[in-house]
Amino acid sequence: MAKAYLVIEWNDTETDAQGWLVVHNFMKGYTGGGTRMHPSVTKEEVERLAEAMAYKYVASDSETTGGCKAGISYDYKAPDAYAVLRRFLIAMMPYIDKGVSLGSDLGTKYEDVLEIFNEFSIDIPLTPSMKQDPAVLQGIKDFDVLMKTRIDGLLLNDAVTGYGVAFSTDEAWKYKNGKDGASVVIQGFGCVGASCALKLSQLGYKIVGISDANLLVTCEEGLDVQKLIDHKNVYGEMDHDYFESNYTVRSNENWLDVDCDIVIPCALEDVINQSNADSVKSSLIVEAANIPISSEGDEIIKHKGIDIVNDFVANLGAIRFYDAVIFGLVKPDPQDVIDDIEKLCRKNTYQLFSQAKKQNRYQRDIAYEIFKPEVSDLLEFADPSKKVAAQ
Ligand SMILES: NC(=O)c1ccc[n+]([C@@H]2O[C@H](COP(=O)([O-])OP(=O)(O)OC[C@H]3O[C@@H](n4cnc5c(N)ncnc54)[C@H](O)[C@@H]3O)[C@@H](O)[C@H]2O)c1
Repeated sequence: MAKAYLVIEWNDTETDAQGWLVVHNFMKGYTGGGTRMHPSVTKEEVERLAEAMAYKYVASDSETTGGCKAGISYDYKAPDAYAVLRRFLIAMMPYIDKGVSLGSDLGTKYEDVLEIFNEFSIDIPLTPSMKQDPAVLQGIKDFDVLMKTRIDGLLLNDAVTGYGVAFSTDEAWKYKNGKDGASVVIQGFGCVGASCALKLSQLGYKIVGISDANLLVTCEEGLDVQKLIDHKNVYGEMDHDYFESNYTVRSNENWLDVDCDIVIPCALEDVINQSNADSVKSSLIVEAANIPISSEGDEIIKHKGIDIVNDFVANLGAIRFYDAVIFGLVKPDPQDVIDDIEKLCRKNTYQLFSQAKKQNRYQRDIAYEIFKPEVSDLLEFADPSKKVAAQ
């Protein structure tokens, strides 16, 4: 892992929560990434996630944004979770106000992040020069409108990442000449897992297993994804009362034991690791979650010859949505946003798989070469008249 440009630690004054803001790199003074809240968050994890964001912006063809991440080690379901998030974001406000664009991530809601920004009259964090740019200001207005729109019944912002993952999956599966109606197991049924499952079922895939924080539900003939979405709660937990009689419920730890062609982790990091990587039965893993395979687990997956679409190639939908609308790369229309993400996810996935085949190498190793970010400092923003000679 390369060293991050900036690491800031926060200690809450009212609880034992700790948090970190890690900026892996800036691009023209701007950087973007989500804010995660989970009891297992560590500084090292936030550093790894920030680096993945930097790669993801390169994979998104971004010319405006570097990668950062924030993480708070705290229970996202605690009654004071919002208050903890608020104190953390307020502590980070001097950076946010200058162009550290934090959004939401696992365990936080984008509406909550925006509500806290609004207390400081910040709509979307921007650099000082972006704040003067009428095209960017129009892009923000368009983004605000699009955030309230829906596609297939889902809020557009909740669909963009999962749909992109589904398009990457489809591209990779077709590249592998996989059979029609392939079976898929998904871990996690939040924004990403649910929308990915929906789009894949629309594309003709059979979702045979889904796990959430409480359970694993399976069905060889395929689960009714729409019905599961209609009855899930805000934490992405499915409602047992609406399961069909031919569904089987097991412990969520058994998710890798289900026979399937494709596995898609859409929840936490390092969930495929030394202890369970050997039991992966599929020939393709698509990483919807960030860093869902530990480095030890990855060695096993690589050795088994399983193909992967790695995280920053598959799950860039949300950041492409943001970049493309705010910086005017796409018409502000929900279907145009999805089409743009589909094009990018398919292009990058095809590039990854064709290069891997040509060079007879593992997809992840290739991805880290193709999408390598540059880390530059912020000296270009200093006042040139105050040049300080090296001592
Ligand atoms: N939301 C986005 O646009 C986006 C973009 C890129 C990457 N990601 C990554 O995707 C992942 C999921 O994000 P999200 O926004 O869908 O989160 P979310 O909070 O909406 O949903 C998380 C899901 O994971 C489930 N879960 C938690 N612990 C679990 C366990 N032990 N076993 C099985 N399931 C478990 C929860 O029940 C829930 O269904 C995260 O790694 C996040 O960083 C999200």
